[in-house]
Amino acid sequence: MHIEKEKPQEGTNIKKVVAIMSGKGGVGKSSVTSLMAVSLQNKGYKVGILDADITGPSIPKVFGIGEKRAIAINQVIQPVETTTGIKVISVNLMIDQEDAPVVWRGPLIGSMVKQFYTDVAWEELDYLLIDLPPGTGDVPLTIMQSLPVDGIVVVSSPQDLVQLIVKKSVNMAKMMATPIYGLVENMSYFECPDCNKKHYLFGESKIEEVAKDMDIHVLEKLPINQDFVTLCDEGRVEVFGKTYFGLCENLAEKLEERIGGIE
Ligand SMILES: Nc1ncnc2c1ncn2[C@@H]1O[C@H](COP(=O)(O)OP(=O)(O)OP(=O)(O)O)[C@@H](O)[C@H]1O
Repeated sequence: MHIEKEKPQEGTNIKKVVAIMSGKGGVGKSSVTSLMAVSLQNKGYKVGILDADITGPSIPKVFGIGEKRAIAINQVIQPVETTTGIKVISVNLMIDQEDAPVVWRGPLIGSMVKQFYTDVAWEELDYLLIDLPPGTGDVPLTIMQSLPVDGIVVVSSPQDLVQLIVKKSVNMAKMMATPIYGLVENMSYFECPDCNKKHYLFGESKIEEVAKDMDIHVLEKLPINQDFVTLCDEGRVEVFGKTYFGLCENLAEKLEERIGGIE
């Protein structure tokens, strides 16, 4: 079945659309999306984040922009910019109260997410990162069918069960014939600040095995990091990007390598 892909606003030029997916909630998908955005922005790219995790939107919070509002001018929604100029759109930037629950059914959420692509003044972007809702349900499916997603990054954490769930995400992407740029294993290990030894708290990672089995790349293994939690909680993920410059540079380089750099 061929579904026509949605088109962005006139005057908008998005070079790569990357969807970030996870088979289940709580693996740090939104945190990894933010870190990817910060890392690419640090490298000088123009980056936007479309927060499609409508019922659990956390992107505005980690950037400390939860109080700001996205306004519409002539029916075109203006994204909110973070301190370093990352453009963000999220349902949390549009509802009256940040903590109000969004109790909509799938089709309504799907059409809202489409509008986040078609009705937003994204203008010039090198990378638009879409933070998908967790799982392989209705909304991720709608997005992958109707938006021109160039490829997918799958985020997982090291537990056994997650490996099974990763396979679901990967299989869904394959069914949609959407390329998979690779897997990011989040909270992969803890590096002791005193002895620099890596401790695998959830057991030795099986990600290489899973990736090989599914014929996909391991993009990166990210550590458990206390500063990351604290700065995300404080809405200062961009400060993490500056403090852990090396980690972010590494992540950006791997993304560039897999997604393709932007001229
Ligand atoms: N590498 C990390 N080190 C330490 N804590 C982390 C790391 N990644 C994420 N976290 C923490 O884990 C929690 C869940 O992260 P996050 O909200 O990004 O998950 P998610 O997978 O997007 O969840 P959701 O199910 O809402 O989509 C947050 O408190 C976050 O700060």
